[in-house]
Amino acid sequence: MKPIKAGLLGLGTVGAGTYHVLERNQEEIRRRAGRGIEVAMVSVRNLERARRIVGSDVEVVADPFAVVNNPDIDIVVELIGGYDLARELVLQAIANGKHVVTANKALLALHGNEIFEAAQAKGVMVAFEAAVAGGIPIIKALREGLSANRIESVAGIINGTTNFILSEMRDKGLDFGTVLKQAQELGYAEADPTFDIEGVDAAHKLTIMSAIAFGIPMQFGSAHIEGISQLQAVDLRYAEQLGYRIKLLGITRRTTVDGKDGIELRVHPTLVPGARLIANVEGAMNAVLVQADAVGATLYYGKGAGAEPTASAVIADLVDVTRLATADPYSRVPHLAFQPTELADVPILPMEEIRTSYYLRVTVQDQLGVMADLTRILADAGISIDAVLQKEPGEKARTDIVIITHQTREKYVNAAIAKIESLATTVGKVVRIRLESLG
Ligand SMILES: NC(=O)C1=CN([C@@H]2O[C@H](COP(=O)(O)OP(=O)(O)OC[C@H]3O[C@@H](n4cnc5c(N)ncnc54)[C@H](O)[C@@H]3O)[C@@H](O)[C@H]2O)C=CC1
Ligand SMILES: N[C@@H](CC=O)C(=O)O
Ligand code: NA
Repeated sequence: MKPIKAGLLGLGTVGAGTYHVLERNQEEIRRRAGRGIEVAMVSVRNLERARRIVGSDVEVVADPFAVVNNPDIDIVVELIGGYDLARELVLQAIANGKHVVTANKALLALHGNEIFEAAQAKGVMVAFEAAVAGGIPIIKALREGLSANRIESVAGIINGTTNFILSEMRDKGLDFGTVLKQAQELGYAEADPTFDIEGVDAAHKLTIMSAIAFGIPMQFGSAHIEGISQLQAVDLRYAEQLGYRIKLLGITRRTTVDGKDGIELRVHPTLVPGARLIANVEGAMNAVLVQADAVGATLYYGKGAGAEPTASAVIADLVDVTRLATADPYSRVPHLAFQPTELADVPILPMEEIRTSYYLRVTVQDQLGVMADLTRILADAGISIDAVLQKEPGEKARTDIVIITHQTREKYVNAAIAKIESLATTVGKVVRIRLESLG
């Protein structure tokens, strides 16, 4: 059988990695896919650099629409990133009857509902394993491997850049800027690294996983997003002293508030007990913990960023599309795991309604009765205390009191924090970091 023809949009970190792995493992891949996968055309900004990578056998063009509109191309592989141009290209490819493989989580989190609807109508596939947790086959696990289960929650480290930054800062004492630069040089960071640092990239990925896990449309706009830019080194140290590690987690979970079903969708720095496997996931590695009713807990660990780990997922999708291209669309695995007509209308909960535990750091003037005031405010709000760490007074007789609470609702903590901040003995703002035992 003749090889299937792929057109690559973009030949940067992931594009070049995809090309190299396809070349290196072409025979193995052909044996799995049932026919060869040939890169017939690439579109890039820097033509010279691209020609050095792909040689003279592959047509290199500057205009990505030349790939998308080329009748000889069977599969368009979108690896340029961003929202607008990528959306136009992918919709045009679909309109032209081409299958699409993309690593672009930003595109899918924002425009996935529209793109999947268009693909369904046209009978083509849009595959996106590389978009979530890079090389870890988490989309396949959630969508196919766990399809017998009612999934309860999905939580994990899904941004390699921020995990790399937190690990290197803690282990090597390096400053934020230096480690970010390294993450960029290693090809982990997004073109705009604020997407990584501010938690947006993790929220894109979480939105996709949430849709697949619970059978709901993608709702990126309802995600609660906090990144690591406000994290202070002192909290990383106090967390360690209390037996925890701070990780940027994405968490999505079914929950019931006041008798009504809802879904949590949140990304924020989180204390995790130091003994948990997730607490020990370091560098650019990702890990996703899925809780499901039949199988129980399963954990997926691996490289979430970088050229070849991401290429591994892109090519797995190419193989899937090659195998399934001729199957009738209704017999294929649905894009979002559930049949498009079966998506549920369960609301994403406002952040005030979520239940979790909290790390609170209060800087106080070291006076008699300060601790009593704090415990009274928490008790009045119905918040019970799990652990307290009080440091020796330092400069200007100020000291830090760190409190770990048991589970409570975010809105009760917000109210308690407001009262603590209004005490005359409280210095500055209360630092609040959420805590998940992930047990
Ligand atoms: N780098 C990584 O570890 C991972 C990246 N991704 C996603 O993969 C996609 C690509 O990421 P990278 O390879 O890291 O980016 P990159 O910046 O290294 O490469 C982007 C490529 O797209 C081309 N390009 C950009 N705008 C273009 C335009 N207007 N016309 C033609 N070509 C254009 C550039 O020339 C370059 O070849 C993004 O959606 C990213 O979020 C997903 C998982 C991991
Ligand atoms: N910038 C992302 C790349 C992979 O998705 C990350 O750091 O995880
Ligand atoms: Na993946």
